[in-house]
Amino acid sequence: MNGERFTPVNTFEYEALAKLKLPKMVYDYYASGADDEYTLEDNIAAFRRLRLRPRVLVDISAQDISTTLLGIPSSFPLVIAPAAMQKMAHPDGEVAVARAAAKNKVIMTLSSLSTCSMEQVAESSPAGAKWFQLYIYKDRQVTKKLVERAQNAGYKALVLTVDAQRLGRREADIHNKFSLPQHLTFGNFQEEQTTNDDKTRTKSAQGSGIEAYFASLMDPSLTWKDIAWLQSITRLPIILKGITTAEDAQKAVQSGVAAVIVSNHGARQLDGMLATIDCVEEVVDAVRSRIPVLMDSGVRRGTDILKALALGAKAVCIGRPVLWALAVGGEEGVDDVLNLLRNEFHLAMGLVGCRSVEEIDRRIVVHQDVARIQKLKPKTHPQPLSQNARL
Ligand SMILES: Cc1cc2nc3c(=O)[nH]c(=O)nc-3n(C[C@H](O)[C@H](O)[C@H](O)COP(=O)(O)O)c2cc1C
Ligand SMILES: CCCCC(=O)C(=O)O
Repeated sequence: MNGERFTPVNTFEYEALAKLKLPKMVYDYYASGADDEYTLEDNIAAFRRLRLRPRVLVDISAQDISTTLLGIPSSFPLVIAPAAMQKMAHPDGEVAVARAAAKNKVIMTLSSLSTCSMEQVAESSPAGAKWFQLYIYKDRQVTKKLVERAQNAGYKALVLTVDAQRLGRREADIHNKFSLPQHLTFGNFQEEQTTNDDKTRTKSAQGSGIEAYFASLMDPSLTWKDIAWLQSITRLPIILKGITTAEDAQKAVQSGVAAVIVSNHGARQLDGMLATIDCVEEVVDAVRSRIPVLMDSGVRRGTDILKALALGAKAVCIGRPVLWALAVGGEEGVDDVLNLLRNEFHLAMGLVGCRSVEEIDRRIVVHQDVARIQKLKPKTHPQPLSQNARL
């Protein structure tokens, strides 16, 4: 249109642009959910079923949208979720994301399976706080080494992913025989890769190479006992990512972890689970304010962040929107998406009449179905006798 560049104004438009730009195999890997992708759809739809109840005539000329997460200041209640293999989106990969995160004063979580090394990412943006996402390897020495390196490189917490003892079944990856492109490597495993090229590059003659790679290295025998082991080898706070039930939330508190992230892994693991936003209240109620509860999966709008906080989350994490932004515009793209979401959240918070994140409470959100029932209620009541008598 008049040769003018199209500028995306929301995360959905970033996805549409990224889809045009990325190789099909890469887009499919980033976008996919497990099986029939019911939960993938519901992660977004569930936010839309929640509706807002604004309070008006509140002076919102001086809002404060900042928060603190495990002692770390954050410009707004958002954290970048760990996502593997970011150089497939842009040559700068995780370094670009880390720089944009630091600039925006939000925490970045680096995946164990990053394409830049954790040291490189740490050095690229020393001012930005970072967490390291951990997968537990069958070989505990490998895990231990990752933990030590993360600690030495200045990462502030370990995000232990507990919903991926095995990788979910993503059918597009099976069709595409997805593997890490030949020119890329896993940044945290440089040494291993020179000795065992094909396996670590995830090549597979049939099916998803990444699934085979994951199954060959990660430990499916993980239990609560391993949390104690992890605590014994690190002084970093441990955050459990992938808690969705009251039962597990209680166990998490008992195990002494620092926080939990309510997550269904962006619907990439177990199809048929509830949307994550529908699990938040259950987990928050079980935790009873003893540790912070974060959530991810399906957050695409400032209003989504507001809804999550209203249900008791301390912050949200975003996965795919960062990958789309990285694909479209590298560091600048990620910077823009973080700004978009911050501005949307600022506006939404103001329009419901909240001046600070502490003022966001359960009353500002209502489930759409409940709203409808409330509206219908008078009609379902029996009519007064005198009126019936006239019929
Ligand atoms: C392409 C991709 C790669 C991911 N890689 C990891 C990973 O390495 N470790 C992890 O714990 N979670 C991983 N996740 C899950 C995210 O951390 C997060 O839970 C999810 O993306 C949130 O949902 P959203 O994408 O709807 O925001 C990945 C997600 C995507 C989309
Ligand atoms: C082997 C890479 C796994 C990364 C991951 O967690 C995901 O794709 O969801």
